[in-house]
Amino acid sequence: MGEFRKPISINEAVAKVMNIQMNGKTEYVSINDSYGRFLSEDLLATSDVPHFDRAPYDGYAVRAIDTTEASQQHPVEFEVIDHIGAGLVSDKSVGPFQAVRIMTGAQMPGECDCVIMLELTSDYERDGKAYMSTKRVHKPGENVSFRGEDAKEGDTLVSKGTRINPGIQAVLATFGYAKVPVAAKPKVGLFATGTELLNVDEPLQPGKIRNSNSYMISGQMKRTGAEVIYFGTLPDEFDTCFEAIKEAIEKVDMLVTTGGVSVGDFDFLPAIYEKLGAEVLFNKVGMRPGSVTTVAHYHDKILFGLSGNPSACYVGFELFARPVIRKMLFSPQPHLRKEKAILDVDFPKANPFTRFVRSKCFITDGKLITTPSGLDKSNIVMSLAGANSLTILPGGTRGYQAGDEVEVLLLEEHEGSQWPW
Ligand SMILES: Nc1nc2c(c(=O)[nH]1)N[C@H]1C(S)=C(S)[C@@H](COP(=O)(O)OP(=O)(O)OC[C@H]3O[C@@H](n4cnc5c(N)ncnc54)[C@H](O)[C@@H]3O)O[C@H]1N2
Ligand code: MOO
Ligand SMILES: [Mg+2]
Repeated sequence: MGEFRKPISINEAVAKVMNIQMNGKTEYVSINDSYGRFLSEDLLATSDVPHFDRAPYDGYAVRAIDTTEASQQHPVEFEVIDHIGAGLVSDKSVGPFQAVRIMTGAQMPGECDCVIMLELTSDYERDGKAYMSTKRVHKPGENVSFRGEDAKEGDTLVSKGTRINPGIQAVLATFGYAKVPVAAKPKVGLFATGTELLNVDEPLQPGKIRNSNSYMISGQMKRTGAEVIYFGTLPDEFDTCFEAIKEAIEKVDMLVTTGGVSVGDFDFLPAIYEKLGAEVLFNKVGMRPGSVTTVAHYHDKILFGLSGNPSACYVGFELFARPVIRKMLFSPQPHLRKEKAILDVDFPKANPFTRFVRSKCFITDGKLITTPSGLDKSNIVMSLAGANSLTILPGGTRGYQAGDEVEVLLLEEHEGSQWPW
């Protein structure tokens, strides 16, 4: 009789992987290269922003008190004593019934407490002097963008572990972060195993297939935020695989392999883990696809033995490798984001194991709807192309009907979840 593997629950499997201590490191990158990276420290405001009171409109800076008597019948006149644009500071002292013509972004003269928009004034010259008048009463503070109204020095602006988006890049620049403290990308090694594997540029041959997992997993690693160190393909030969894997481990934080992990005669990963002396955390999980996913702990590294079947490989990566990578990127929510959705079609297949159906989620009338993105078999590649989510169908039921509320894991969402299990 062949080997029997006892499946553990998904919850337990994820916990075992996440319990392994894997620490992130900080590195500094130029703000230009910070997009898509993860902050390794809370970002603090290095000054008030704006750091001076400024005009939010093109107009005239005056003392609001001087407009008290203004009305439609009795405009109040101001002598215009200076004219400044953004970047300039007036050195004039503004007295009663005097004004500075000021453009958006320019610093408010110290004595002024409001800006009257150009559209609400009349301007003219008399005896070689510039004047303007207003027919309205203006309040102190009207049309002033005050120092610190955007952020106060010392405020926490963005928290550690946040993925840097264009808005955060604007914040970084505003506060002078030319170099940004980000999490170093975890180095994740990758081998695809299988004597049947052809390179992408090779013509098809009898019994052989093109290696698609390497490209898929590389993309998943990059989407997660890792640095991919691709070591190539390996034939199903024990010694070749053992030596290559042993050597590669030293160069990475974790190592992903695809294929050779089940109970077949040429599935050598289990024996390789044994010979290495790695501690196997589990070799069977109560899920479909990806039930054969095997994870081992070796020194301070994690070895992810993902299935060779493309869909199983994909799901195994997202459930187990993704959160470890995100943890090393300081994310407080390292798992895939989980949401509730309405199932669009019947899914009558019964299964003892929880199923992760490659799905397309979309929003209709404000509701999240999910529908399978293709055939639900673990050797299928096509369903992956259209998948933006995995629909979770817990096992032990007689199947699901259209209209049922289910949970989905969103693949393209960077926010993540804390602990979705
Ligand atoms: N007797 C049993 N047989 C199998 C079991 C089982 O429990 N008992 N589990 C099945 C399940 S479930 C899966 S999933 C697969 C897992 O197999 P392996 O992880 O050992 O992967 P391989 O056998 O190497 O390959 C499986 C399949 O995937 C193709 N493959 C492999 N690498 C790639 C690649 N880089 N790109 C594209 N496709 C790849 C390979 O040609 C095979 O068709 O085991 C079942 N069997
Ligand atoms: O690991 Mo397999 O993918 O469960 O079908
Ligand atoms: Mg196999």
